[in-house]
This record gives sequence, C-alpha cells and structure tokens, in this order.
Amino acid sequence: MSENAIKTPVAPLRILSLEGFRSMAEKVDKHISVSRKEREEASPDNLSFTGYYKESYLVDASVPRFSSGEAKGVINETIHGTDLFILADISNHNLTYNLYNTENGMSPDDHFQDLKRLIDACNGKARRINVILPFLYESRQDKRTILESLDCATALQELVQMGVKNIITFDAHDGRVQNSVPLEGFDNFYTSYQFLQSFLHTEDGVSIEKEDFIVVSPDVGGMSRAVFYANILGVDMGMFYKRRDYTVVNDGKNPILAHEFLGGNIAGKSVYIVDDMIASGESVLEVAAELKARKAERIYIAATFGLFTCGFEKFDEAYKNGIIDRVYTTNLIYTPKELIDKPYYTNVDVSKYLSLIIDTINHDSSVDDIMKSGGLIRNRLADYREKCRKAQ
Ligand SMILES: O=P(O)(O)OC[C@H]1O[C@@H](O)[C@H](O)[C@@H]1O
Repeated sequence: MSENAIKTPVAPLRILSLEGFRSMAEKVDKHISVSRKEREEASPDNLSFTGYYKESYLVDASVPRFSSGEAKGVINETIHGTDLFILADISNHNLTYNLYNTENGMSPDDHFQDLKRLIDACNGKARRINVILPFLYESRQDKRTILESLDCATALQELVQMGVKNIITFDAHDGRVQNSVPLEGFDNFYTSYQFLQSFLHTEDGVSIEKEDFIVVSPDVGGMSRAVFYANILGVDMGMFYKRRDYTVVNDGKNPILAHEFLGGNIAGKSVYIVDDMIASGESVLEVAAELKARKAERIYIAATFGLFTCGFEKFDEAYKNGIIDRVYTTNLIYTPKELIDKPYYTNVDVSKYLSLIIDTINHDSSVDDIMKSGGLIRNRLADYREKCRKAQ
C-alpha cells in the first residue's frame, strides 16, 4: 500500500488553475479523482477524512480585466482550510486581453501578476498554498553578474512573502535558484522517465545500444542532464559548447560564432539531443545540422519545454531535409495544435506524474521516491531490450 493511502492529508485538496493551464489542470484533476476513488474503496477504514474523494478538486476562479488592462483575481467559492495547489503556465502566449480596445497578448509578466492576484484573493483563508510553475518564471534570469535584475529570485521571494509554502517546478534552468527561498519548500522534478517511455513507444525497434546510440547536450548548461541519460542508457555522451563573441551584445546575449563538439564518433549512430527548452530553436537545430554533417544516422530532439518562439518553419525545413527525425516536448506548457499535428512531433504527457506529485505533497509524504526515477527507467529499458532481442 502506498504511503498516500495511509497518511492523512494536510488539509482538503483543492486545485486552482490559471486560465492558461486549464487543460492540464483538468487532466490532473481526473487522475487524482480516479486514484482517490480507488483508494477510498480499497480501504474505507483507513480514510476517516471527509471529502477525500471528490469528482473534481478544481476551484472556480477568474481574473477579469478592465479595459485599461488592469485586473483583479476573484475566487468564486470557499477555499477555507484547504491545501490549495495553484497551477500556472506563464509561457502561454495564446491568451489575449483587451487593452485600450486592442487585443494584447499575455506575457509571462501578465501571467505572473495574475498568479499573485489569485494568491491575494485567497485572503489568508487556505490552510496552505502551493504554487506549481512547471516552466519557472524568469528561470533564465537566475543569477546576477552585472548591474542587472535578478528576476527569478525576486519572483520566488515575492511568492514566499505572500504566504506560499511550496514551489514546485520542472527541469529548472538552474535548480540552484531555490537558494533564494531557503526557508520554504522548493521541488524541482525531472521528466526523464516520461520522455524515455514516450521515446521507446514511438521509436519502437530503434537500437539503444552503445554502438548505435549516443546522447548529446547542445551546451555546457545541459551537460548533467545528458550525463544522466547516458548513464542510465549505458551509452556514450557528447556535448557542444557555444563559442561566443564576447565583444558584442545582441538582445542581451553575446552572439554565437560556432557550436564546437566534444565527444566521440557520431557516424552511423542515432543521436538523442536533450535540453531543458527549445526557445527560438536555434541551439538544437544548429547542433542537429552539425551532427548530421558528422554522419549521424537519426536525430531526435527531446526538450522539456517547447516554446518555439520563432514558429515552426525552421523545424519543418530541417525535417524535410532529413536533419531531424523527431521532436519531443511535454504538455507542461501550452502546446499549439499546429505543433501537435506536425508529422515529426510527439507531445509527452506528464499529467499523471503531476497528479502523483500533488497527491503526495497533499499527504505530506516524501517526494523522494517519485523524484528518483532511475529504478523505473531501468525496468523499462530492460523490457525494451528484451523485446528487441526476441524480435531479432
Ligand atoms: O537556442 P534557443 O532555442 O533560442 O534557446 C534555448 C537554449 O538556450 C538556453 O538558455 C537553454 O537552456 C537552451 O539550451
């Protein structure tokens, strides 16, 4: 029996989603409802907790706006004494609001402000507030090296000052940003199991043996991620580093002169390029082209967050020219239908994992086991290898 089935929850669970993340919240809600129903039916005596199973845990809330662009957070039902999980996708650029009679696209700042409005609207009534920001707001502005704003740390501090007790995120650009809020909970989850599961299912039959498969990080920052995959798969890894012109600054960044490769032989191998995010796509596509020039066989790109800030044209082209074979990103952020429909795209569903995380934290159980996915991955890989062996 899982720890969650025997430990009383901190307080009744409720889930409040910002508008841009409702589809994920609905999926998560369903998973929790189903598992709690099963748990309650399986051991009715263990759960003397009223309202444990609910058809839905979602809270009715909204953020209406004035025509000036100002807004307010409104919660339309009681959340008194609850363990409230607020979900926000600050990257959802598909939403708009009326600003002086023009449709203004929602920016990460707008979403973050709405998140704070809804925390404010709770008016101290929830027993505990947990915030889930899968794509951590301002995660790439996580350190200060010049006279510049330290946006991620400041935002985390703001949440904590408003009473947030746990901040939950995924594949943070640099997890050390949690040091900015040392006295409250900060959990950074990885989705390696969900990625490999989806990859092995989609690329059924592809050889993942050392002589045929290699993991590559497109930059130094992503190296530990690639090392994890290479270790668990038992294959080699390589990495690129960006050679930059430090005398020039464009859009706040030093332009990249070249992607230099450090690693073994690529020729004839399938390459799994792993990264935290695809923003413009420049990094992964340049790296893919470099790998193809080194005679890579197939090229798979796996990134937790697919922002695609410059659209899909360059990816379409790369696919058409045989540079890339498939792109995997998760549903932890808004995924446009246009992307879902691409022949080279697979969306990795993380909703069940997120529901397990919420359920576990609501029970105040340790998240250690769900964070450490090594055992699960090993079992899945063993099954896959056995299947491939039999098929030979
Ligand atoms: O090259 P694009 O896609 O614009 O940017 C994404 C990359 O920039 C880095 O900060 C990320 O970690 C990722 O490697």
